Amino acid sequence: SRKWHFKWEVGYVYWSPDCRENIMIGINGRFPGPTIRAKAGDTIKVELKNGLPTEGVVIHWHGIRQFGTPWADGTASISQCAINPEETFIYEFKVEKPGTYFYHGHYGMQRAAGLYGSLIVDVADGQKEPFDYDGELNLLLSDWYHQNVQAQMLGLSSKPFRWIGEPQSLLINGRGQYNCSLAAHVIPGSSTCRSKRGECEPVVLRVLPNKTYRLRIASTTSLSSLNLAIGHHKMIVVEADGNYVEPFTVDDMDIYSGESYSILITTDQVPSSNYWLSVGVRGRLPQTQPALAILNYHPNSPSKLPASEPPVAPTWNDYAHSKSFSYKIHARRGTPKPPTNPVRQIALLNTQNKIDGFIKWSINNISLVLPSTPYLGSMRYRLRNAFDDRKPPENFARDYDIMKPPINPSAMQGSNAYKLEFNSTVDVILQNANALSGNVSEIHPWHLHGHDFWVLGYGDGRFSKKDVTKFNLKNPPLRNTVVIFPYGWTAIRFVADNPGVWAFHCHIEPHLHMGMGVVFAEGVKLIEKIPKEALACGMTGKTLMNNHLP
Ligand SMILES: O=C1O[C@H]([C@@H](O)CO)C(O)=C1O
Repeated sequence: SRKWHFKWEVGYVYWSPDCRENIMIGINGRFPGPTIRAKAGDTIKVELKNGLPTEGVVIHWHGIRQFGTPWADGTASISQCAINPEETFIYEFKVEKPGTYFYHGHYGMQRAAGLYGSLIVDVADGQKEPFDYDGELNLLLSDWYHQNVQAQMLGLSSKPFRWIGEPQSLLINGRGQYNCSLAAHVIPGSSTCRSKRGECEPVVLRVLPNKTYRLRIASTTSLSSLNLAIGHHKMIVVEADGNYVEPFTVDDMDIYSGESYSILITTDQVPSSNYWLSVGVRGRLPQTQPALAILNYHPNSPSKLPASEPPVAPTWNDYAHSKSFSYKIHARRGTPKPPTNPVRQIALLNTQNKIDGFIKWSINNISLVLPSTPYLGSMRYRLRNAFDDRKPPENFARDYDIMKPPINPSAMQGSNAYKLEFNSTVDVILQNANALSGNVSEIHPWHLHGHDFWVLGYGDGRFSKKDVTKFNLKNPPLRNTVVIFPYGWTAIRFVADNPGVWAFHCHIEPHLHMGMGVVFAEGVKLIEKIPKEALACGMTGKTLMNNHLP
């Protein structure tokens, strides 16, 4: 195994991701950030300099377990203090498992400002992937707003509430085309849809006929749930969130923010043609054009327009279609099976509430606000009053009607954390419900830091004790992100075997900003060394100044 050493500087850049110039957060002057490519067992060291003049920054390595390095998880106020302007923080961690991952900002809404990139882990030397392919293509999907994230955050925390609305563009590898006909774009000579440095050039996927390609696809959208299809090509799903799945074939796939997949395609169609790859919006009434890329069969020119129209995403609210995709995902044979004896079941009710007139998302009536001292430090060094240390609720009211807007729409803001017994098996039931307005329940993709979990099952309506008997214990997929469908529940199981403090939250950026998350802590006593640079703020900062931390 080897050690990779990167020097990155985060900073604002002028960029035209969808042919409209904006300011974005880039790394080393570019958007999206550099792709990290390593092998399982390698160590990644990123010296991260904060070149944002007046705000802090952190980077989360999404899907990487951080076993033994919980301080490197890159969550502001949870695993570390935000890095101050002009300061450098060193992330160093192992990538244990091959798979398709990404990294992104995890402070405020910096992810939505463009702070993200791909992280791909190949099998270790001498190992083989359990499927064959001739070539590989990588697609990092995201969405883009023309309004800057400061304005977005202010609107979300204003009274009256100002919702961010739908994104202006969808991006593939950081490229989209706002109000541009792609045809105009592809045809040489058209200038309205071009940027100075080709920043919004459509993505061209160059392939040879009659080969098999692995497409790695990850979504780091701020809001949108996506559907991806390639004209005339079937897709075989083989990996989800860095775990192999039992291969299954589909014509199109859904992908939610925080998820990653690998699919295999065979370039067995008429070779004189090119084909569209299309990414459209699901789960919310779309007001955003689909993003397009060209599957370019050699030796055709990439400007040769495909003979058939781009595939159209299923109707946004065809949830039966989305469910049928999710329900097809099973662990590949040989995947570890879940332990059968959970010691604890935590039911988490997802509601939208008004708190003092501000619209928030709450989990069991608590809307998460992060403390000024990172939990990792305050818990490890047992500092008092660093956060609300009352036990958060394990359940919600028996008579809560998930089909109706909250009757008593009141909730509280809190920083409470769930303390999990080290090495214990925990079940979490995520329960969806009606939002503040009638007949609305949205999809929420939940992402767990520090662990993979088994997805034991989904159901419509309110979870009942009897549903436990329907759990899939035979081949549940291991993942780090899973959705709850409107008015439905999703059950997951994981082993709390990673000493640290870990966020579990809705991966929709504005929803997390509105409080939609919880904090889990386990084995904190076992954490050996936390770099002081991770804790030089809040109460751990004061204690450090007095030389009182061991
Ligand atoms: O959090 C959200 O707020 C709005 C709406 O519920 C209130 O305006 C919306 O669509 C969300 O997803």
